[in-house]
Amino acid sequence: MTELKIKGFRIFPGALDRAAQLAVVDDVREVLRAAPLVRPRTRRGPMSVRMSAAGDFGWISDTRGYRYEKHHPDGQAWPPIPASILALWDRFADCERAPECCLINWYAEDARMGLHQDKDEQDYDCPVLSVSLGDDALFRMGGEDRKDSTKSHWLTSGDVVLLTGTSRRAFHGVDRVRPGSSTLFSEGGRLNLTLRVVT
Ligand SMILES: O=C(O)CCC(=O)C(=O)O
Ligand SMILES: [Fe+2]
Repeated sequence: MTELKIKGFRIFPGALDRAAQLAVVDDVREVLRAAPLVRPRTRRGPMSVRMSAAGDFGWISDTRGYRYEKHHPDGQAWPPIPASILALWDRFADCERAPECCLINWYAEDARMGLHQDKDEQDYDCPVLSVSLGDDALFRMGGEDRKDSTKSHWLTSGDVVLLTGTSRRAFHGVDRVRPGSSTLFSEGGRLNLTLRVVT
């Protein structure tokens, strides 16, 4: 476990072995059969990451803005969070409440995520737990102010990241993925799961 400079930001390198990664991927595929990935739109245009979710809430963005919703854009309730993923929360999050959202981010080779804060949740005392699967990603971590200096970390398949404490409100993003760096998906790409308490 690596405790980095920004308080509460932890990386657990290789937290999931290959078998555990494959089990989670199987469960995510099942979720995606019921709740297909969509490309969120923002007022500035489509995002490069495609998204879906499991749990009581999913985070969506469209031309009306971004928010948590109880339903997939197709109108159906989000599928439940699979047990294999809930188990990761129990193992790493150190939080009494259960996660209400598992956001599913799919990064094709040219996808990225701009610097942002996770701030649509009501209780910042609950952490954000993130699981990286597939191709490596260059994860940039800053501070509570957008102008604070940042430090980048390569996240590899099976890594778990925890944002707690000060880091819970810190700016972060994904600058790029490294295509072909993992064999987890035959088609390549990166899957990122983030677990959050929303209410
Ligand atoms: O893909 C990642 O590693 C980070 C995702 C993220 O920051 C988010 O979904 O809010
Ligand atoms: Fe985020």
